[in-house]
Amino acid sequence: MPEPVPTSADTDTSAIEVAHGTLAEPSRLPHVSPVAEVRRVGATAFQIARGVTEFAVGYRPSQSVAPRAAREVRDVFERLGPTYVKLGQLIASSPGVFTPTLSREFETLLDRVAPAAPEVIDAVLTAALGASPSTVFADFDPAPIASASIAQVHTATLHTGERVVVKVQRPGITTRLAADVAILERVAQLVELSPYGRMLSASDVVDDFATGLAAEVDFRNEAQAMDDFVAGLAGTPLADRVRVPKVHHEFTTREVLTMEYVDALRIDDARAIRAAGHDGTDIVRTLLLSFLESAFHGGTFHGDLHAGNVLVDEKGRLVLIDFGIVGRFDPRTRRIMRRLVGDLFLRNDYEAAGRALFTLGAVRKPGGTREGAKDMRRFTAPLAGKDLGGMSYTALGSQLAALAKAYDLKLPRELVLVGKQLLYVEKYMKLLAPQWRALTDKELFMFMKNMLNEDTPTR
Ligand SMILES: Nc1ncnc2c1ncn2[C@@H]1O[C@H](COP(=O)(O)OP(=O)(O)OP(=O)(O)O)[C@@H](O)[C@H]1O
Repeated sequence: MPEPVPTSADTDTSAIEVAHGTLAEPSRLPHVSPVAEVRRVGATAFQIARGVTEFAVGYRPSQSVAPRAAREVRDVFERLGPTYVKLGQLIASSPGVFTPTLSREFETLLDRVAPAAPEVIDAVLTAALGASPSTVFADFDPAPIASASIAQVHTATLHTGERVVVKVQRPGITTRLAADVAILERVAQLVELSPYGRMLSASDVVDDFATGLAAEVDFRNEAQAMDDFVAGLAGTPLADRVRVPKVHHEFTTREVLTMEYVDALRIDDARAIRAAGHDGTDIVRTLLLSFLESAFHGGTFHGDLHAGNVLVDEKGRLVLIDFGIVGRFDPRTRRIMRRLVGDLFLRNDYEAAGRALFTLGAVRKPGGTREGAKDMRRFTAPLAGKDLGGMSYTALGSQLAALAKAYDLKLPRELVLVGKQLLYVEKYMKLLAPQWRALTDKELFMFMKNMLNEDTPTR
């Protein structure tokens, strides 16, 4: 969450703001009749549905109308506020589903609003922690270091002298999100009237999205995810190379998350990282290994590795923050996933890989096993002999989308999340370790081998 920059969402006085009225001062908003409100919400919903569907069905970026229309759709999302901004970001990070024009435009969606008044934050903290921040903390800075739509982040000092950050939710945010999600469900039904809407499983997307949001607004989930992630890496050589701020559970509730303050550089600040004398390859290798380890062994992995959440501390250790979005694989799925990776990349057994995908419940329209294996081979062929740094995960994403269409694949949310994180890793690899030959990297090779050897296929 970067520095607060006022956006249209701050000043917008749309019917939605009036309806839920939790982010803006109600006294500053004009009165809007319920009928006008319903009409406006309906019209906006229709606009979103039409815009997104049109893009999904095939405006090509070369068509001159596409960039302008994409901008308009993005503006609508930004004006509508936090739920839609989050949804837009989800669209932006779903390679292959939407056109590059729309995805690129949505990448610029801003999730920043002016901070809430200090009295408001004081009241939330007092209600959550049972005493005012001036009592609970030795020192609490009322000026936030970051401010987004769901929460804002403050620094404080505990009575023990430890410096901490305190993430505080905006009051009423849960109600507002719930109301927005109810509208989105209607929009999804509208979108599904078209075959393309059905292909995108609009209702499922909204369901998954709503479940994710609900989990995100209970900070106890985030605290638990941080602990689970750390527990997953414990005992591996990565434990000392990856740092997650320590949670202070005694000052953590549904609305407040208190954790160790970490002073670190963003992973995309290549110049500063180099100037500090850190080894870019080491950092990217650690990120990739810890991601694979946490997803395929530990079971809880970070699901939002954007550059604001991946940092490098003064000792060159990787620091991960913001566990609001995580993925979890149960032990059975982890086993199948490890097998799938081995089938695809080590054994080149595409029929087995197809069966693994089927076991995962991803294939809704299975064809012959032979045909499937051929398609799978076509999918992985471009990877043969390439190093990870030279691969384009974006191209992979588009190919995967084509396969998904042919076999009516419904990739489990967790798998889609894995794909998105690999896109981030690709970005940092190109930035910090462009020369890295990942496939001949000894540590990565040993890691893969150990990971896949552990459960030699029983077939
Ligand atoms: N433990 C920490 N130590 C130092 N700074 C932190 C810490 N946690 C968060 N911050 C700062 O606060 C910002 C926002 O935190 P975080 O990403 O957890 O919030 P968020 O509301 O989930 O934001 P977003 O999802 O938009 O990234 C971070 O980008 C970072 O600058």
